[in-house]
Amino acid sequence: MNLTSQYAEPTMTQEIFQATEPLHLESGEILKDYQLAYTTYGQLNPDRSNVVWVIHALTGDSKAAEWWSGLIGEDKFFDPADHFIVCANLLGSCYGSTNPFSENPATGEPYFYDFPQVTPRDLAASLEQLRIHLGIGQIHTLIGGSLGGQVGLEWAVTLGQKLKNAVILASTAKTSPWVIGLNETQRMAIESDSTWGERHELAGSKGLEAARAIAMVSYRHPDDLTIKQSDREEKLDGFRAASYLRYQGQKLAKRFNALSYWTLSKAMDSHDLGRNRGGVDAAIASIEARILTIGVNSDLLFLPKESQYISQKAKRGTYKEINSTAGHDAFLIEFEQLAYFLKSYYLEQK
Ligand SMILES: CC(=O)SCCNC(=O)CCNC(=O)[C@H](O)C(C)(C)COP(=O)(O)OP(=O)(O)OC[C@H]1O[C@@H](n2cnc3c(N)ncnc32)[C@H](O)[C@@H]1OP(=O)(O)O
Ligand SMILES: N[C@@H](CCO)C(=O)O
Repeated sequence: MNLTSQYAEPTMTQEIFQATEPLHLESGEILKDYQLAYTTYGQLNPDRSNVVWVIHALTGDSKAAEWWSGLIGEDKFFDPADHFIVCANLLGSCYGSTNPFSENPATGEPYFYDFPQVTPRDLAASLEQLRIHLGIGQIHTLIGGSLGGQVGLEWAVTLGQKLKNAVILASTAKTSPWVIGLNETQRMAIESDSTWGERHELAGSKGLEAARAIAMVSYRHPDDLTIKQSDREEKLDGFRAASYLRYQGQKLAKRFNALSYWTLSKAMDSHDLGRNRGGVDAAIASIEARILTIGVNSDLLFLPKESQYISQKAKRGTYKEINSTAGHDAFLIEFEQLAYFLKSYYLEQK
C-alpha cells in the first residue's frame, strides 16, 4: 500500500507494516497479529546513514511533518531533502495502528476493554520490528517528547550501537507518582461517563473531554493561561479559561477515543527504564548513543530536573532547556529554540 495524501510533500509515503512475529508484552500477554501505520519523508541515502526516527506523544499520529511542522519539512531542521524521516503511530493509538477497536484474533470481535496493557518498552519493541522490516541498520537520530521520549529511551537501551543520537524532550526515565496521579484523575473522569463500558467508539467520550481538560491544565503553565486566557472585563462566571478548557476537551474527543487514551495513559504510568535492568541509573548508563535531553523551564508535568537527570547519568549526555511560558507542550511549539539546540548539539563533539 502506498497512499499519497493531498497534504503530502512529494516524498511522503504512508504505509502499513503488518507484523509477522507476535509481540511478547511485558505483562506476559502476547499480541499475535498487529500492525503499525507509518509515514516516511525523504529517501534513504546510499550509505543508509540519514535516518531520523520520530516518536509522537500521547495523542499524536505518524504525520510528523504536520504536528512538528516547525522542525520537519522543506528548509526546516530535519529536511526530507537530506534525511529519511520515519514516524509510526504507536500501538494502542487510533491513527492506523492496532488499537482497542482492532479485531482480537482470539474472538473475531474488537478488543474493546480486553486490549492488553502495553508499556513504553513494548511500544519500542514494536518499532524495532518495523526497523528490521525497513532494512534500517543504523538510526542517526531518534527523537521524541513526553510519552514519545519514554519510548525513545526504552528503544535507545536495546538499540545499542545501532543508534547514534537520542533526543529526548520533556520526558523522564521513570514516571513520577505526580504524573501517575494526574493520569489517574483523567481515567476517573473517563470512568464516570455512563457510556464507559459500552462497546463502540464513542464510549466514554464526554469523560474523555473532561480528561483532556484536566490534562491541558498540566500541559500549560499558570503564566501561560494568565497571558492568554485572562478576562478583560469584571465578571462572575463565563471565564475564558473555562471555555478554553471545555473547547480543548471537545477538540480532542472529535479526533481521539477514550479507549486509546486509556491504553496510552496506562502505558505512560508504567514507564520505568530501570525495570529488570538494575535500576534507572544503570539503564541510562547502558545507552551507547549520545543523548540530548531537552527540558522546559515551565513544565509542570515532566519537570526539567527529570530531563537533566537523564543527561547527567548518561555516558554521553547533554542537557538544554527551553525557556517558555507554554509549559509542557513547549516541546511542540518552540521551534526556534529546538532548532538552535539541535544545531549546537550536533556541532559539539562527544
Ligand atoms: C490528526 C491529528 O490532529 S493528530 C496530531 C496533532 N496533535 C498532536 O500531535 C498532539 C500534539 N499537539 C498538541 O497537543 C497541540 O496541537 C499543541 C499543543 C501543539 C497546540 O495546541 P492548540 O490547541 O493548537 O493551541 P492552543 O492551546 O493555543 O489552543 C488554540 C485553540 O483553542 C481555541 N481557544 C483559545 N482560547 C479559547 C477560549 N477562551 N475559548 C474557547 N476556545 C479557545 C482557539 O480558537 C484554538 O482553536 P483551534 O485549535 O480550533 O484553532
Ligand atoms: N499535547 C501532547 C501531550 C503531551 O505530551 C499530546 O496531545 O500528545
